[in-house]
Amino acid sequence: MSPGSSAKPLELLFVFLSGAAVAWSFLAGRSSSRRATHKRKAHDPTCRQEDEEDDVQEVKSGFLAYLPSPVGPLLPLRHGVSATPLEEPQGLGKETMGPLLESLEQHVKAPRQSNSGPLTLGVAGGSGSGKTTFARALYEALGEEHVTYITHDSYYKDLSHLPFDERKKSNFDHPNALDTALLVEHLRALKRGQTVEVPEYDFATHNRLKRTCKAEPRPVILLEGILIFADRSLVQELAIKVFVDTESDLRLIRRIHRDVKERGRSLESIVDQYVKTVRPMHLEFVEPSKREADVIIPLGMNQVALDMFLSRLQAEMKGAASQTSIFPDKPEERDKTGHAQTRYKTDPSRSSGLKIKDGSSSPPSWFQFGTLPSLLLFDAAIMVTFWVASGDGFLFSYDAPGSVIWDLCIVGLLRILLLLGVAIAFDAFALSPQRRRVRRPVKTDSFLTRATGAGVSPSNTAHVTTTTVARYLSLREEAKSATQPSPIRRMERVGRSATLVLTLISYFILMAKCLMRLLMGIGFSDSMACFWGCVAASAILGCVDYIVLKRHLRYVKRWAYQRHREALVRKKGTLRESLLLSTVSGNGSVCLGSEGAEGEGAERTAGGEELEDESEEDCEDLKEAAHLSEVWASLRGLDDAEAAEDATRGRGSKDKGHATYKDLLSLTRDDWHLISLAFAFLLGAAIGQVLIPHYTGKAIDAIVSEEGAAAFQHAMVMLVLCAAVCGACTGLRGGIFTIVGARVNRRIRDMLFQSLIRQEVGFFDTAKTGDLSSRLSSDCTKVGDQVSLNINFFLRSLVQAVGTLIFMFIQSWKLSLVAFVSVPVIVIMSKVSSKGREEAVF
Ligand SMILES: Nc1ncnc2c1ncn2[C@@H]1O[C@H](COP(=O)(O)OP(=O)(O)O)[C@@H](O)[C@H]1O
Ligand SMILES: O=c1ccn([C@@H]2O[C@H](COP(=O)(O)O)[C@@H](O)[C@H]2O)c(=O)[nH]1
Repeated sequence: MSPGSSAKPLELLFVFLSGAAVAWSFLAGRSSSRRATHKRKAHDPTCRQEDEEDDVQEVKSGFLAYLPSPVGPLLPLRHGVSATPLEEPQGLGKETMGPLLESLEQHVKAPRQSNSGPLTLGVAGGSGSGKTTFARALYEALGEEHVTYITHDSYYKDLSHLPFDERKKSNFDHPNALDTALLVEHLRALKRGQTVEVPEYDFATHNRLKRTCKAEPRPVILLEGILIFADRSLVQELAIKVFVDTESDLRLIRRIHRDVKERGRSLESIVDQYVKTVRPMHLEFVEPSKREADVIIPLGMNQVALDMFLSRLQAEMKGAASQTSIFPDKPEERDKTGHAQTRYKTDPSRSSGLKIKDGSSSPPSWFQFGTLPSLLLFDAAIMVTFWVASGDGFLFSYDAPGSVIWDLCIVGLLRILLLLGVAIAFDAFALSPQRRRVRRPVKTDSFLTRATGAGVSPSNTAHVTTTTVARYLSLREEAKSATQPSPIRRMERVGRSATLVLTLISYFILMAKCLMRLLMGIGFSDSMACFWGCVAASAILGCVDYIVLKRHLRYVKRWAYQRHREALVRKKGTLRESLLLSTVSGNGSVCLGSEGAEGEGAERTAGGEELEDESEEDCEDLKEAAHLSEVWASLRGLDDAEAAEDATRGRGSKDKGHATYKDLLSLTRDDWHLISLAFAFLLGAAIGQVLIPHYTGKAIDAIVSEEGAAAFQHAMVMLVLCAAVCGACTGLRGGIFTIVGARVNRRIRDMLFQSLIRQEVGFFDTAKTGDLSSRLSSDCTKVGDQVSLNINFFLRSLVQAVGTLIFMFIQSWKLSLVAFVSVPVIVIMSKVSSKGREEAVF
């Protein structure tokens, strides 16, 4: 077809549209990246550094990962997207925060999405546990003007009909002593944006006061009380549930101090009340309600826990403020006890620095349609350029000298515009805030932070170190309650068979896609209707393929972790391993401080035998095996003493506590047999991938040039064989690398754990438990994944690049040049884009 023929308007339209897409998506990508980055920088100090690094990484990988490969498709009938989705979700899905904060976020987000009202946060714990102190610290730090602070104590029922002597004998620790229904009603009203009249209570007279106190809706509703998790309807109103978990002796001591000083009680009456009602009710109602908690904080107020909450809540409040437009400035009044039913003025004009979300800066919602359509678009863009180049298009149709160069320029430009447009659009999706986090459906992800710093006496710390076993037992109870049969466990059971079934489906889809592409090739020379029909069919198959592969990957992972779990169970845990397993089960850091402090002694406890036996039972109850992960980097950090020792011995002087590539690779030393096997499959898959388009082309040639049925049949048989081999090899390669990743994770975890328990007691006084928690829960996964993923990527890319390059140039050097002509420009553009974004990040 000549340039002047009817295909030209279509080509021009492509050029125009892709140009527009380039400009628009480029801008959208930049603005969304900058917006998301700034938002987190400003409000999430605990994860700031990590996030920033991830941002840059995501920018680079987000953009570069989707640039047209230098070894792009050889023929218009490209073997499609099947390889990409396997890798892509992992890249996009890199968590930028620890699972702890992620879990918090989930709990924050889930109810709020349906409500979009204020954020409700409940702080429960036994009497004297320190919940008021913690809640007030939150209240003050968040800014009084943003929080409606309510205490369950205000809702003690009116007992004025009883004489004082009778009243003081009442059981104030039973749920029936409180008018919880009224509290629920008030919470709902506050969520609707209404002001409520909160009763006031006097602990000295054990009675309700006549006056009430106005509480107005704020972006955060903070509720505190011993029994707030004991009532289902109340629990349902709370988005984040925190339990302050303090040992009973400490609680009693604190209560004595407080009640003597603040509530006018005698020592005798306090002890009497404690024995008769407080203690039994605590055991019956308060302690079991702990299982409702999302977060458990031992010993009360501590800076780590407070910081974590603040960073999360402050970020959340921005959202809440922008949604509800409630911007009070300052509390009008607080009550005397500090159990502050605060009075506020609602004054939108005094908005105290909270920003209203600027709708104009966000990309239109229709644009954020996700990765899958982008993949299809990418595929289509590639096909179109090759179609224009070699099919009905205008390339290589001139006889004039120099026409090839001219054609290459035009088609190259078209290719640049199309592919760049799609690549940048991809980038924009990858960086869109909605896609930045992987939200795992984990219900309970409690963590423990050890009380350190201000407000905690050394005796408290000592106390922790002497109660390891008790702590372990209570953790085990939590683990049990949190790990009742869950969908995850059911999925594990079907995991293996599902993996196989999905693998088979995936092969069929692969073959069907090849067939479609074959038909598309025929369609080029026949009718446009056939062409578009095949495009549509291919798109549908692409979607199914994408979904199947994603699920497939998940099952393979689950299977790998299941094996890991079994391996752990086989270890027949000592106390250490039991604690480790509890960590794995999603119950947090398991008071690492106390474990470390106890060291070897912990294993020699009188109850050791019993614990060992029961730990196996715990193993059975592990909830979420995907939490199995620890960190290499942290090992380096934790082993400072060893590093120093190394240095004095003349070793490790070059290694300044950072993991080198060699260190990281050494983690896979024991897996080389698996990696070699994976490499063999990788070769098989790469050869298959290269041969698929080759035989597809041969089949088309056989039809178009009427070479005969025999040639066509041969090509088809080869095609199907290649697809089957390629599919099988790809699946096996991916599966093996996933298993390698799981093994590496386990290795890192073991190392980290061993490293932790070797630390001196002093280490746990300085190392923040929050940091350790984050190392244990998220960083290790990152390191482990990176090791296995990088080997996988490196080997695959190498084999594919070399193989495809050779094949391409053998087939057609002209079309190969078309594929490459756009690469330098795109690389330059990507550099410019990445640079711009890095500047936005730092
Ligand atoms: N982390 C802590 N370390 C030491 N003492 C604390 C801590 N948290 C609270 N306290 C003290 O314990 C007492 C009871 O605390 P409070 O917060 O009123 O407990 P609750 O509201 O759970 O009954 C107070 O005197 C308080 O100063
Ligand atoms: O009239 C009353 C009402 C309650 N109590 C005791 O108070 C605590 C709850 O308050 P915290 O601030 O959480 O400690 C509860 O254990 C009741 O026993 C009371 O003594 N008299």
